[in-house]
Amino acid sequence: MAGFAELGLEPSIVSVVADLGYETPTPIQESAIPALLTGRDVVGLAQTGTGKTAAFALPILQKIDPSSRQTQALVLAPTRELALQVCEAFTSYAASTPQLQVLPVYGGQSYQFQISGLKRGAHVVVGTPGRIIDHLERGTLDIAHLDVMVLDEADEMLNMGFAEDVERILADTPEYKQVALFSATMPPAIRRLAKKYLHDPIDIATPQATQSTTSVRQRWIAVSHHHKLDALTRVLEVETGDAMIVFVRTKQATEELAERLRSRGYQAAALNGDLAQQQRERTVNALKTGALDIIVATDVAARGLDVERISHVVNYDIPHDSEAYVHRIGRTGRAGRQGDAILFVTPRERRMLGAIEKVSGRPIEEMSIPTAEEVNARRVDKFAQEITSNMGSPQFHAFRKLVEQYATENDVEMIDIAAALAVKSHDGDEFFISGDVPSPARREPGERRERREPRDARPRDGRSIYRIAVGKRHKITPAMVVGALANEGGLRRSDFGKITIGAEHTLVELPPDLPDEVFRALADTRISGRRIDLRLDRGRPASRPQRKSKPKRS
Ligand SMILES: Nc1ncnc2c1ncn2[C@@H]1O[C@H](COP(=O)(O)OP(=O)(O)OP(=O)(O)O)[C@@H](O)[C@H]1O
Ligand SMILES: [Mg+2]
Repeated sequence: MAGFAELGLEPSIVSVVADLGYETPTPIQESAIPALLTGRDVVGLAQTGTGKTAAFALPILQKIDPSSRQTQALVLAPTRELALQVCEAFTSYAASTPQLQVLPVYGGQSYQFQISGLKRGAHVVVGTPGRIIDHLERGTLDIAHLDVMVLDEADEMLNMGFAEDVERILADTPEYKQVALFSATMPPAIRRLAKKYLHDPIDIATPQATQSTTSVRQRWIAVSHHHKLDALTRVLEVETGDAMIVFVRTKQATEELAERLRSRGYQAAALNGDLAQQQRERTVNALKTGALDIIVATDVAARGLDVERISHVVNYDIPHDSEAYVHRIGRTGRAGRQGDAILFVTPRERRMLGAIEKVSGRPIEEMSIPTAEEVNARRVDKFAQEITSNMGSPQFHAFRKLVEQYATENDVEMIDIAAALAVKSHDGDEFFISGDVPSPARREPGERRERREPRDARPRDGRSIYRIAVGKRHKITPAMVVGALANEGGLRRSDFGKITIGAEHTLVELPPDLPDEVFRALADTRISGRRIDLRLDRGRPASRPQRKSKPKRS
């Protein structure tokens, strides 16, 4: 296998990566580094956690002229956390060239700080599309002399509706620059973008590139919507690992679930796009340092995030599409380490499992919700470990004397004292649990029909009409609307009234009494990869029907 030096990298860079502990280049690095060094445009596809960042960062760093103050490289990333992380990676790879300036530019951070950084001269700018555009419009960022532009997680930027923003940024760059796109997944839309903006690109796809990573053990659990929390707490009790990321569908669900986990004694916090940026960064840092063990996140954390401690990914809510699944579980099992992914599947999501398995490219084993017996056995193990580890405590001998004294004075056996202390150390909580979480019954053929009848009987009048916008130039069909919404909100086909597809938006008749939870889930729907804008057009409002029309720019 070739070393980094054989790829054409300079000795100073080779020694930096050696210091970071990189022994051999990963397959994507082996192919993309020489291609980028020769100036070619690149579409790079490789599994999650296989070092795509260094694959573009190292050749870029080598080509930068630190004596010029121009911005020579621009990297776009879909989320703020990722922009920051990629920026940190660049900085660590640039250790041998301290005069080289790398600047993160993303929303939620003060403009002043960014502007003074840009004024001083940033050779590499790493940012999210929204904030980069703001700086272009204010005239505080000049990319007219750019040599290279990278779109990290290119497909996600299109999914998030950033296509126009990306094109707007590209329009400000010189014609003869190098462009590279990287991701672990490349749906067809990205091919079109590549065709339009890349000159004769080299397509690099490492073997099994778009599949889920080989180093993650994948399992799924059949669980009813009702029992997800119980199932999760049992999983938390029996799995051994370090840190965990739990993916849920909505921002509100991140808060609710994190709170529930905290009340059960776990160090858990929510991560979603509505939180203040400082809070978001604190949360990711706390996970890195071990101050937190569980992050409950929306898909804002699905892409790119590289936290070594994450040993488990739980898909508490099934992802929107198979690509999201591949990226979510890729938060563990990185850089050759092993990881575990567990997917919760409710009965009506069963058919999505097959689709996910197909794209993921690997079998997902079924596991059952841990039984009371399994949980109790783990508790007994942990109890034994606690005893052993506390025997090494510096206070052990002092307490031992006290216990001895108590035993003589009160004439009780040591074992009774030990048991009494164990009760105290568990706060008097019930140590053993009983009963099992019921697994959902698989739907019997006739059952669905019967349950449907009362709903079907409801009069059709009094429905509400919802307006859906999926972005112009995006063709949708009634079947796509029903498919996506039925899936997302758990609606039945019979819930849908008339569907009128228009040029600007689509009107859908739905029951007037959509519960809050269903509405929120619907509002998070994607139709063929694009987030929709859902709002009430006419009729009795479901609660909180208004929603911002565009995903928040970062
Ligand atoms: N050649 C190498 N040897 C060892 N470790 C490496 C090497 N290259 C990168 N790494 C480490 O591997 C981890 C994952 O790298 P990176 O975040 O670039 O993956 P990625 O391919 O971009 O994944 P994702 O698709 O999830 O964004 C990082 O912690 C990085 O430091
Ligand atoms: Mg990455």
